Amino acid sequence: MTPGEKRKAAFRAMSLEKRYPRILARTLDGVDDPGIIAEIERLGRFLLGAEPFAAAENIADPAWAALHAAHDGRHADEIGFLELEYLAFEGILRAHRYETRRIDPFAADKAMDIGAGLARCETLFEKIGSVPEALRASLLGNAHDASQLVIQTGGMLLDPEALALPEGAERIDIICDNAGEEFLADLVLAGVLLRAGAERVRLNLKAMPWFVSDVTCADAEAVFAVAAMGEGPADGLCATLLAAREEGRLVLEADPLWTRPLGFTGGHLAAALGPDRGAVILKGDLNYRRAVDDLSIDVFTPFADLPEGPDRPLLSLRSVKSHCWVGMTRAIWPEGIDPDAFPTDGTVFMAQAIPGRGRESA
Ligand SMILES: O=P(O)(O)OC[C@@]1(O)O[C@H](CO)[C@@H](O)[C@@H]1O
Repeated sequence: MTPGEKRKAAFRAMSLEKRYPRILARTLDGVDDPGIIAEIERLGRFLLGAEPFAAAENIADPAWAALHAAHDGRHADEIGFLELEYLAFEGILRAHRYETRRIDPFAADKAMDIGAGLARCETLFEKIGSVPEALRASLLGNAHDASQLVIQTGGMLLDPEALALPEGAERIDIICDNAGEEFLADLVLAGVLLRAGAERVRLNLKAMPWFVSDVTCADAEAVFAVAAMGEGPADGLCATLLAAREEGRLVLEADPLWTRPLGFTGGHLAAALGPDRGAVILKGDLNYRRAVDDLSIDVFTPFADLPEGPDRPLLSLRSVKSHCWVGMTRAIWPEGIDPDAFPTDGTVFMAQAIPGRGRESA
């Protein structure tokens, strides 16, 4: 095994033994429906290798149908980690009969005092004087992933110079990640960009609950509903966001790609973003993995040497919470950290510019 393969195997084993049982169990808090409990328990046995995967029938989405068909009858150890994770999260929604019940199984993990959070963001919005500072706040917000065993808010910030958007970027996409504190920080970023004159900011949300705490349209609308109660200053964050939404400068969208079992290479990302050629901010660890096809190789491999790359240039903002990390240089690599076995617990935060391959829509 190469060091990268070893790193991925260790992260996978830790996730399946420690994180996933906790994620599954939390979705059952307060649930007494025996059908849901039995299905979640069955999913748990599959993830731990005790039972094979049983494909569902009549899946409308071809990407999910293909994933189910490819792994029907297989045991977890015969399935790549990212695909296994996709099956786990789709399996949670299926077990909770999300399509008909429409109850978010992760709602408890996303619950927060939105009013208090927005009040803190108003202060932050007033204090932040530049786009790089707002990018930094958004990056630090990525700590708030409820699927983690421990949320690491303090840590090491590598390469602060990379906290920048391309010169003249006026149309900006933020591919959002977690709800709660991270989404609030993303709203501060959106507000700062709009205040600086951005022509359009698009917040890309999830069409369904995803990887525990990812922000869905319903989560975002709950924040906008509180913002509309009008407690902030007239030139403050809430007022800026609401006015921009009204004018069509702030757009909320949930393309299906964000919750399909596909990467951001090979034209998929280009299709989701459409013809717009603005700057794209990619939030979080899972999105990073999807942008580089979940490779686990030498961290110093240049992006240009990867077999695949995202269709568009991206500014990734994430705390490192997996085996996946490439495109580093020795000049910025932190002393004392083993590049073959770096921390995957979210203690390292960094911005990284990932070049695009210029692919058109698939
Ligand atoms: O995308 P986020 O919220 O920054 O992190 C997602 C995450 O917690 O879940 C994935 C599944 O194990 C990993 O990529 C990572 O550990």
